[in-house]
Amino acid sequence: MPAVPHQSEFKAEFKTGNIYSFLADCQRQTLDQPQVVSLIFPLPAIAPWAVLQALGQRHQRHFYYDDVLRQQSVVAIDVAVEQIAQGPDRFVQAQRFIDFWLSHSIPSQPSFLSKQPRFFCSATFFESPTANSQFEPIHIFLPRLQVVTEADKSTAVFNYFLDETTVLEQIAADIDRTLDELLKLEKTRLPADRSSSASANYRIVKDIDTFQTTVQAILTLIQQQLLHKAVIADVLEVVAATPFNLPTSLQTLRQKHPDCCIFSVGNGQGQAFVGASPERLLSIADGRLRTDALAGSAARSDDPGEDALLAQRLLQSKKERYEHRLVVEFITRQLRSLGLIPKFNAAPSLLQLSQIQHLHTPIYAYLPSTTQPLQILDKLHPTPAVAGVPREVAYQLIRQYETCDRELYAAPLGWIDAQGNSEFIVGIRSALVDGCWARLYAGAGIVAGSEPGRELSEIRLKLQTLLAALV
Ligand SMILES: C=C(O[C@@H]1C=C(C(=O)O)C=C[C@H]1O)C(=O)O
Repeated sequence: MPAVPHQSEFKAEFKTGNIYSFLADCQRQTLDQPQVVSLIFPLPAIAPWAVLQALGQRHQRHFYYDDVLRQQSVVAIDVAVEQIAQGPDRFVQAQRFIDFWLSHSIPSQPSFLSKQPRFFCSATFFESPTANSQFEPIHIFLPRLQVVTEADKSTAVFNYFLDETTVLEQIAADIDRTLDELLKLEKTRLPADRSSSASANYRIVKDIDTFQTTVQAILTLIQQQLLHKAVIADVLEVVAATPFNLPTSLQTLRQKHPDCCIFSVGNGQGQAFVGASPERLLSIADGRLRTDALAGSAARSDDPGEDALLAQRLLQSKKERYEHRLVVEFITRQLRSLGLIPKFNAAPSLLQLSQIQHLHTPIYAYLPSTTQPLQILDKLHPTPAVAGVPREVAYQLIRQYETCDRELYAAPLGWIDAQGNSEFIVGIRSALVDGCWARLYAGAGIVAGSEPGRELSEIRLKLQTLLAALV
């Protein structure tokens, strides 16, 4: 069993060389079976972007997930064990990976259960890669370092692959160095308000061009009753004068979108997928599931009267309500197919974000212990909030009309722990960032009654909001 030091004893424990002797004990347990060992250290609260700033490296994977409202963040850096999969059973393969490593991990102390290692997972919108994909159809990993921050405290978890050949001195030195860095961070905070990360001096290298024509083409197909809904996206590409500073962008996104989940997924090759998503695909805590139907949008106004009018119109709009209902119907049907009993309100409520508002229906269900998070994700992704109805027709149209590969846009990203607790959001309001270059994505649901000009305004609004946080 690991000797997990309490915070007051932290440094003393660490210096006594307990880590090395604990690792040596673990190595003896590995026998002929490779194992993963996790070491857990309580720390003073550290801002997640500061961890990424200090310890993140371009050539290492990272995963950043900052749930601002709940005051819960997690940063994962580098890989202990990982799996890549593709095809129709990609989620099943990812679940097998989790099951395998859970049965090959040396347990930590029960009092730290809730802070145990998490598996981090990102999937692309489509199940197969294209020629230029920068991200794998599914990537799941147990990180070498995970730092969870909740309210006023942080916890560092180190995970290592261990077999009889592992050099323990290297691991002990790695932990020593990393903890030193983490302890320094508590004092070195980034400036509270930095409104831009890259130079505000940027140029647009690809603007939205064919969007209105595409919407018109989709509307014709809807009139011909070939489909009910398709969500079509377009992109804006910019080149800034200086490289984007990811930690600063994440901090700015947090300030501007306190009601969203701020995320970044680094592929270990220099590209990162970042954003501020309002859409929770799956949240499982203590056997209870919550998922969000989020579809139907209106702008917001600085004028309170005008803002209330926009909200009222959104709530009463037949077209927006229909667009939303398709999502609720899909999600509840999929949950029922898993034997779950979804609970939700008959009428949607409003989710009001800083620049945009949406129709919103939170959907709840109790989960039997046999239902696994990735099984649910497999059933839910993609919902008609980001794809369409029927799904196959929407897929065809997305492939035919969208000008860029979606990659991680509109796809699930999140984490799962050993108890089956899990958080996944849909990667919308997002951008692919690579040095000075960024591609920003935004989409809108097209149904009967959609107007090309209004849909264009909606995606422009989404893109502008994101751009303002990035540059
Ligand atoms: C597809 C996006 O957002 C989705 C589309 C919405 C709509 O069309 O009303 C609203 C919320 C999201 O489900 C996006 O922001 O890119």
